Amino acid sequence: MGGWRFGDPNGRRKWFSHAAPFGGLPGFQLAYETWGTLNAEASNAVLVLHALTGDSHVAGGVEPGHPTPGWWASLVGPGKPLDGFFVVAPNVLGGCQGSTGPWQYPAFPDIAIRDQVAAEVHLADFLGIERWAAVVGGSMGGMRAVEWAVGQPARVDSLLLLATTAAASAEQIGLASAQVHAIKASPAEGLGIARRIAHISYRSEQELQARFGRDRQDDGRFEVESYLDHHAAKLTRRFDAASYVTLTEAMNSHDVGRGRGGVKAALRRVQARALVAGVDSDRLYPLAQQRELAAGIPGADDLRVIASPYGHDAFLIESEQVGALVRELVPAHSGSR
Ligand SMILES: CC(=O)SCCNC(=O)CCNC(=O)[C@H](O)C(C)(C)COP(=O)(O)OP(=O)(O)OC[C@H]1O[C@@H](n2cnc3c(N)ncnc32)[C@H](O)[C@@H]1OP(=O)(O)O
Ligand SMILES: N[C@@H](CCO)C(=O)O
Repeated sequence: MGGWRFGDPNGRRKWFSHAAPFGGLPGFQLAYETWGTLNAEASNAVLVLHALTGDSHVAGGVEPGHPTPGWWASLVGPGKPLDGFFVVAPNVLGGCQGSTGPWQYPAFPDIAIRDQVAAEVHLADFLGIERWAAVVGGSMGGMRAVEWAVGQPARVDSLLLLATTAAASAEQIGLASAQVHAIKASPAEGLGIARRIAHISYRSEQELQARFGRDRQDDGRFEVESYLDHHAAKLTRRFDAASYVTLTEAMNSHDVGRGRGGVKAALRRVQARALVAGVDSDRLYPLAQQRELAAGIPGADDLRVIASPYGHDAFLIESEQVGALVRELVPAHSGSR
């Protein structure tokens, strides 16, 4: 099956199809990419879960003919922290980079993070992976990672949660709902406006001040305004507005404790060894949220703090610090070599 109009830029997507009804859908497909080889015991599989506007393309630039750089290329490839593992990265259900989403069904049902994970459970079954050596995710990917560990505790051996939360906070929901309103008010302009609002929250006040200050460009725009215009235009070229709404609303509904006696009781279900890390300058997913995760997961080490001026986006940018966490979580695997 093919992807959507953004295509398959690297020509390496695979598709898993689930033909039975699923949560208001007649069925679904998930696009995914893999790296490495699953060993005979199926004990070296790592699930990498992308954030809001990410996709299945974790690694790039390591194979000829693949033009798009991967968003976590520092983790996958020879000599990198996940070398020797079988890495699986699906595009999220509801997304627009090959998986079933509102681009395909205009009357797409509301979905929650739990539905997205339920779809990924079907993918794991299809791939013959009973247990993940590790599940790794940041931001929205971290929401799915913690949902995996709570909902499928026997299937997750280790867990890396980055810049994420057990439940969306009032401020996160508030910022996100303003973005959804912008898109609904103006489908043509709204995605760019949403990205501008979101991108401010992804960076730190100090970084924006140091980079742009009050400077203006020759065209009269503030430098920071031009920077946000650039990110708005870039996202509008590569993302679908309806998917953005679907995924944002899924994040807003995220509460790992819902129907499970609250967050603390839910986190106690986790059997995985866990590392939880946040970014010291993250104003969108503040450290208190990761502290709650680290304190509540029985097998979690002390909270790790990524030192960075870049705010929330540091989990995508600070590759050395993130790589060190991954190496600590899953020491080199020799099973597939
Ligand atoms: C390639 C893909 O498709 S990846 C798809 C999946 N992507 C993801 O999962 C992550 C989504 N991406 C992101 O979240 C962000 O882009 C990040 C975190 C990767 C960006 O991080 P950084 O490297 O810090 O980039 P930064 O925010 O500084 O932006 C740099 C861009 O702003 C532009 N820029 C900087 N200042 C200005 C300005 N004053 N006016 C206009 N543009 C500006 C730069 O030219 C650069 O442009 P480019 O990205 O087109 O090359
Ligand atoms: N920059 C990230 C932020 C969300 O965590 C993205 O676009 O997915």
